[in-house]
Amino acid sequence: MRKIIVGSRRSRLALTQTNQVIDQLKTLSPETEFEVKEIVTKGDRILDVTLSKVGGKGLFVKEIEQAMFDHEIDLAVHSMKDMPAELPEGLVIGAVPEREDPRDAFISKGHVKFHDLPAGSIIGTSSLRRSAQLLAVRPDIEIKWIRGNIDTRLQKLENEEYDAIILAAAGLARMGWSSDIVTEFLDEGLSIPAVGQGALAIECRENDTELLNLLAKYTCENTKKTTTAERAFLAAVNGGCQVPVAGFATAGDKTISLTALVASPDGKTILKETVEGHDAEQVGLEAARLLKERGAVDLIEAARAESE
Ligand SMILES: NCc1[nH]cc(CCC(=O)O)c1CC(=O)O
Repeated sequence: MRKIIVGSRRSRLALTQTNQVIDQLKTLSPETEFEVKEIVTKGDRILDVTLSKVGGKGLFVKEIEQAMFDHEIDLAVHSMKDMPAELPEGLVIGAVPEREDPRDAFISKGHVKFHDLPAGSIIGTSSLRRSAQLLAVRPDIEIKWIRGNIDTRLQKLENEEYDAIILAAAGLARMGWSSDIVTEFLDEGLSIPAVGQGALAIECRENDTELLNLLAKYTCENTKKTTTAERAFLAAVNGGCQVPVAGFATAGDKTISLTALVASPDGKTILKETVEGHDAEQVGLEAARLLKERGAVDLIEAARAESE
């Protein structure tokens, strides 16, 4: 097996998860050598505006994909939730490893629980999905945009006027931080996670058979099923990170259950459906169909227009 060049963003989280994946691939294929190549993406360079305004879809992914087409790198480890619903021609998700904790984590000054926050408290998030769901139950709180890597955001909670921030539990867990700093994990009733949250996508060239054979052994079938359902839903509603869309699936031996949500950014309208079925793709499409019947497309397009 040739040496595999692995592209990674330069953030601590990206490098940490890339190296964790490389370690696991090495145990599956001890004879294979890996080398990490750092790539600075547009999403990492532009930090002063909200994600939705920078142009959302694939912000963190595009430049890494170009490096793959150019054969500068062979493989990349992405957070599944940063992946656009559809991949460019010629690239595939070669493996989906076992999912980390999919939940959102609530981190507040003084460890005040979400429901105990005083009116007017300021929560930092740059996600329309998170802000819509939190405003739906607490219209008396204030949302303030926050950007930066997770370490930057934790620093901003300390040093700026935020009372709390929301981060993905998975990122914190991969950094080895969660147990001491998280005030509470938000359950599905409060915040349905982003499509793919907590999962990773290992991307490579479609015709790289040698690498694909190695990666095949690394896929977690359960995670693959659940993220397939979530991503089928996301693609069918034409969702992305500029719009308040959420989707989280679980899978048993035979059935997959997906809860999907589309909301207005102010949280005043929340459309939610749970669909169960045997086929991941179908479950995602059915959830999208039900939500579209209830006006999801208009909600999504309105949110998109507002953010552009
Ligand atoms: N929005 C950016 C992003 N993309 C992936 C993660 C880490 C968690 C994951 O793998 O889902 C984060 C940070 C966050 O939302 O707190």
